[in-house]
Amino acid sequence: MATGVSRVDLDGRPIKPITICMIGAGGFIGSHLCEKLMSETPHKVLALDVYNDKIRHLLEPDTLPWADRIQFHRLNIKHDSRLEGLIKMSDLTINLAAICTPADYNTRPLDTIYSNFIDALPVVKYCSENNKRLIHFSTCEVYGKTIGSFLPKDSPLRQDPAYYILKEDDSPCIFGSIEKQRWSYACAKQLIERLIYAEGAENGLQFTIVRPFNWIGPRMDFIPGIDGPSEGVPRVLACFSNALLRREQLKLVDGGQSQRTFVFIKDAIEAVLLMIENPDRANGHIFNVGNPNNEVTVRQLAEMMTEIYSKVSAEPPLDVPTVDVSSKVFYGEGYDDSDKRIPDMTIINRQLGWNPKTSLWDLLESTLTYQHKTYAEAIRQSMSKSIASS
Ligand SMILES: NC(=O)c1ccc[n+]([C@@H]2O[C@H](COP(=O)([O-])OP(=O)(O)OC[C@H]3O[C@@H](n4cnc5c(N)ncnc54)[C@H](O)[C@@H]3O)[C@@H](O)[C@H]2O)c1
Ligand SMILES: O=C(O)[C@H]1O[C@H](OP(=O)(O)OP(=O)(O)OC[C@H]2O[C@@H](n3ccc(=O)[nH]c3=O)[C@H](O)[C@@H]2O)[C@H](O)[C@@H](O)[C@@H]1O
Repeated sequence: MATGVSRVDLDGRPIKPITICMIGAGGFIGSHLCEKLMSETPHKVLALDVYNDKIRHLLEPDTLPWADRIQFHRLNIKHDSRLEGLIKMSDLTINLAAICTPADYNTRPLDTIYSNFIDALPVVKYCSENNKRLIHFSTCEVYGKTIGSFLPKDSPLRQDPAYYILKEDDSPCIFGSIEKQRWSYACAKQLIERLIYAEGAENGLQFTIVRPFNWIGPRMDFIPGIDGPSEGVPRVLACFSNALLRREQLKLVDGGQSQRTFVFIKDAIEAVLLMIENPDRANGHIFNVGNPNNEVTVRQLAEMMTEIYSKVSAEPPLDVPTVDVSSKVFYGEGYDDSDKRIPDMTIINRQLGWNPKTSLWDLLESTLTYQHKTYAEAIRQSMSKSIASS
């Protein structure tokens, strides 16, 4: 812990310890952010969530060096009168709470919209009324589809970055029709972004909006049947990890042609820490946080993960490691997809000097090593139990 050392911000000023109200601290991003704040800074965290499994190693035992700097509050922000008091006690609120797995967007659109818009409203209101700074987690999904995706397949303009690079202050938000309920999440996130922006413009709310571009790493989501529901569908990293651990084929939705850029969670957390500790540079801004150099199609991701997992587990891959599946079968009616997601990095470079470091190969190698160590034995046991009982 660096409490004894004088830490300075990007402008050379000493960083004063602050109290952070972190909502959704028990999730994937929250757990990594809490770890970083405990091990490398003197800041205090009021960690709010309905679950704490992913941060239990930071909460117990109470002899941990940071024990007096992290407090867990088990609460649901939908209905808990403690929320305003906890925001008032803090210098900064970070809101991570959300339903954010695509399998829910078209099957539980009401929960998705309530979670990403309605439930966030009191957080914004309490920050604005009490003059507290807010860092709100939005998503790269607010960009929706690229302009280029509407051009004819053979148009040379598809190669022109102007038609696909996603810029915070320039790119439009392009969603599908209302029946394509996939966009319920993106639309709710867009409206809360607009509300926060308006609170800044009309009432002086000090805010930063983060648009993560596929942050991945250890502790992301769950492995169905092990630490999550057997029928649950997590995000792609956990879906593919689950299949590799069980020696099943990786399912490629609509042929796996969509493209994504993946960034290592540890790189992304560095960017969030810069936002926390440099409010003058971060306030009033919306930041893309991603790695434009790590672009692959989902099919290429599956091939890479198969190769790396074989190395990590010392087991040969299946003869046919992937299988195509339609989005209707995999996600149900109303699914749609973002075709391509490359973040423009101008604003985050200019304001915070941040750049991601980890290649896709390296981040998958370290993540799959973690998945194998954490889950391989539990999966082996659960599979042998189900064979014995059949
Ligand atoms: N991981 C990514 O790459 C990514 C990408 C884009 C956007 N985001 C956004 O970042 C945020 C965090 O994402 P994550 O990947 O850590 O997701 P996550 O699901 O792992 O974490 C969200 C946490 O919020 C908690 N939560 C949800 N509703 C709550 C409520 N009503 N009261 C209290 N706690 C509640 C959940 O229990 C969970 O622990 C989300 O807002 C998400 O939309 C993440
Ligand atoms: O992480 C992000 O930046 C954002 O994007 C994600 O959306 P998406 O990338 O579509 O979600 P994934 O589940 O990670 O899927 C990525 C791609 O893989 C495909 N996929 C997923 C799972 C699977 O088993 N097979 C498969 O081909 C999906 O159809 C999609 O094209 C989620 O919406 C959010 O967590 C977040 O806002």
